[in-house]
Amino acid sequence: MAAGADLPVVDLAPFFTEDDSGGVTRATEAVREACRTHGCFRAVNHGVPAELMARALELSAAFFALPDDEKARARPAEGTVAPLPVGYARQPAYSADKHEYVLVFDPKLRFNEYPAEPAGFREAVEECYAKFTELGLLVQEVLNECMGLPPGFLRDYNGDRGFDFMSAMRYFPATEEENNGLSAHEDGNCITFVIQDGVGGLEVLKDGEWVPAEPVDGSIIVNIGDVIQVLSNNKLKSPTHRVVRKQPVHRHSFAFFFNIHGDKWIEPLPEFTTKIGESPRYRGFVFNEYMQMRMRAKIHPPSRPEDVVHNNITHYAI
Ligand SMILES: O=C(O)CCC(=O)C(=O)O
Ligand SMILES: [Fe+2]
Repeated sequence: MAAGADLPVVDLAPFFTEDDSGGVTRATEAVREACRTHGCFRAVNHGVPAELMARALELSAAFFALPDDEKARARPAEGTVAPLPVGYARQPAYSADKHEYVLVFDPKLRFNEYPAEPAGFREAVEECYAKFTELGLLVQEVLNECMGLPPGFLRDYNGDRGFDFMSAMRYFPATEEENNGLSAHEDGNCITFVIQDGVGGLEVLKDGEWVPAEPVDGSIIVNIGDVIQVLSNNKLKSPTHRVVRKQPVHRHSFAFFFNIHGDKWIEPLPEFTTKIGESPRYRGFVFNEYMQMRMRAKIHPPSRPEDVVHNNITHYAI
């Protein structure tokens, strides 16, 4: 790991003030550069109150500290209509991923199943969800500008918030034998936001080195997902990242996935192909097909390493 390396920091404050004087242009340029070089950045002054994020992490820690049978009650009856099972779940013992989580969709959709305890958890989750949605819409506008797309293109193309979801996670302490928390992967969606407690462990691959995304109170790690990578024909990249577990503590984090509707057709946009005389690097696909493929790989992890690579976006690479 490169000594002292950290993720690029982008101050989003200019997007929240009327009095600009070039700040918006500079912040947009900083996002463009970060998404080109790292595929991610640390956002500060992003509009999500630090107090809210700290409270959500603390309350999730209180929930995960409950006995297993109480946690298991935060699980809906069979036959969920949500795109993914909501509520509490734990990665199966055979999985290389070592965490448990509570998954929620947009509270307005009424799919969610919340734990009864601790008091205030549901409210904190719902407040965070609303704030992350606002931030997702803002970062999407910024990416639209970074990508040189017609004004409002991404907003119209990705106007349905029904597939966004958020996961509150607790990673188990590392053992003597191994410390994998979440295996190296790229996010399949559009934009991800991660907040974490003080334990740390999130790492981003940059030029073959794992760069730790150190915990910094109040900041949010913003990741570009595969959809943006494909639309931009690799101009913006979806970074490989992983979570390493520590000893002897649990680690808590939230990830918010600003997604796209499952029926959407995803392919490199003309701005990055025909209009500039470049060949598309991906064939088109329906987003749901990609999500299903990733889900199958998670539930039934491939036994041969050569199959693993085809469960990510390289499956569609030309
Ligand atoms: O827990 C984290 O820090 C990251 C989670 C993540 O990368 C994911 O859920 O895709
Ligand atoms: Fe991820």
